[in-house]
Amino acid sequence: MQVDETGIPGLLLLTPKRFGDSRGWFSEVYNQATLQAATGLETVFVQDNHSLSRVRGTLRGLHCQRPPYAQAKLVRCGGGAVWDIAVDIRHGSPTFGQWRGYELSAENGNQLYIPTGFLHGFITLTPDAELLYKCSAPYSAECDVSIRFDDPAFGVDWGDEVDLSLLSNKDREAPTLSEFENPFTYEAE
Ligand SMILES: Cc1cn([C@H]2C[C@H](O)[C@@H](COP(=O)(O)OP(=O)(O)O[C@H]3O[C@@H](C)C(=O)[C@@H](O)[C@H]3O)O2)c(=O)[nH]c1=O
Repeated sequence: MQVDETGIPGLLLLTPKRFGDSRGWFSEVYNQATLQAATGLETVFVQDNHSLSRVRGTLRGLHCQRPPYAQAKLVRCGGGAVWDIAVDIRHGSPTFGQWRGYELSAENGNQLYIPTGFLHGFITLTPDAELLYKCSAPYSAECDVSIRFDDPAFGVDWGDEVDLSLLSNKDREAPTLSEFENPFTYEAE
C-alpha cells in the first residue's frame, strides 16, 4: 500500500496494491493489519456506507458528526469518479481551515483516510458515481452536521460543474462554520 502525506496532519491518501492479470485486477481494499503497518492507525471501523449519485455535478457535503459519534472515514470510489474534499476544522491545528481535494475513481483506486475533526464532502465527476466509505462511529441523526459547501472561510474549489438543484435540503440550509459550535480540537500525534 502506498501512503502519501497530504500536508494536513492525519489526513492521508492511500493507494492499495492491485494485482493485475489477464482477467483484470484484484485488490485488498481494506486490510486492518496492512493499514496499521503502513500508517500506524488503529482506527476501528463499525459501519460501511455506500451511496450512488446518478448525475454528474451532484455535491454532498460538507458533513461531520459531533462527539460522541465523531467519525473517522476511509473513503473510496467504486464506480465513476468524484472530487473528494476534506476540511480541517480542529481548533489549534496548524492547518485549521485548510482543505484538500483528490480525485477518487473506480479506475485509480485511491482512498482518503479522514480523521475525526474534518468536514467531508464530494462532487461527482461522472454519472453513476458510487462512494464507499468505512466509518469509525455509527450514524447518529442527532450528531449529524452539515456546513455550507461554499463557506468563504475555507473557499473549497468545487470546479465548474456544481448542480445546485441537486443539493439536499440539509446541505442547502446548512450554516457556516462560524455559526457552528465546533467541538473539535487538534491533538498532535
Ligand atoms: C449518512 C447516513 C444517512 N442515513 C440516512 C439519513 C437520510 O434519510 C438518508 C440520506 O442521508 P444524507 O442526505 O445525510 O446522505 P449524504 O448526503 O450522502 O451524507 C453523507 O455525505 C458524505 C459527504 C459523508 O461524509 C457521510 O458521512 C454522510 O454525511 O440516509 C442513514 O440511515 N445512515 C447514515 O449513516
